[in-house]
Amino acid sequence: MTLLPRVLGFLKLESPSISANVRCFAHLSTANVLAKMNDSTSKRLRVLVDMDGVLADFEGGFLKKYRAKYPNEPYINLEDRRGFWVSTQYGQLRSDLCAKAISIWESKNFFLELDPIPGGVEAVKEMSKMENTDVFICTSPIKHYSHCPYEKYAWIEKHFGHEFLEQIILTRDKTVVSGDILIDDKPDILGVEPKPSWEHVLFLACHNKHLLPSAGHRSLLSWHHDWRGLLESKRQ
Ligand SMILES: Cc1cn([C@H]2C[C@H](O)[C@@H](COP(=O)(O)O)O2)c(=O)[nH]c1=O
Ligand SMILES: [Mg+2]
Repeated sequence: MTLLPRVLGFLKLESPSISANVRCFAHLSTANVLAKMNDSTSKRLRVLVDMDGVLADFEGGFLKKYRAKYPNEPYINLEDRRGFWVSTQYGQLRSDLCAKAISIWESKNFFLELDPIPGGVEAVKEMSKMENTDVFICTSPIKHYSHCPYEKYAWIEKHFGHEFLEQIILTRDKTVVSGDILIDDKPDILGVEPKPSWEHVLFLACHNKHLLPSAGHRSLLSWHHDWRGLLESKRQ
């Protein structure tokens, strides 16, 4: 508090526009004044990053465990995957395979043991250290909740560290979460909010790579492509 008059005086000398800005914040502490000024001079970006198919290799982990559990059953190679729902495509292959597929991700350790998607953990760590950037991992748990929600937390802790647990958003409806950008491999992200605040950037995956790019829909081909440019484009 004691520094506030000096900060105000300094800013008045330095810039009339800044000092006008500061007068609005006269009731705040010095630290709050500086934080608010920072907010008012540069755009803070909120990035939502999906987990399955974007940070954690759901499709690869599924196929490995499905083939180990059902070695004599037919399976779908990753190159032949079509459509977001693995269960739907396996059900089309043979109706009883839908339940067999579901049994894989309902099993203990399925989510925990997923391998990271190349470059994803490094990219998210880097973006979380960027100035004026808030990163959240926004992921939908399955309704069979015995293992999945716990294992999603444990996976984040294992790959990002304990402090990153603050950044997790578990929701079945991502449209109600506010953000500037959502990087997600699901082509249609629907929910109760018809106009979500975020721009959906489609992350390329085996199940969506055959889709034609829809008008105005941007995509990120991998974490080795220009995700930094994508973020910068949202600040302008
Ligand atoms: C392919 C597939 C996925 N699921 C589940 C698995 C995850 O919990 C969510 C997807 O989450 P995201 O945040 O959208 O990545 O869906 C499923 O239940 N059935 C499937 O076929
Ligand atoms: Mg996903």
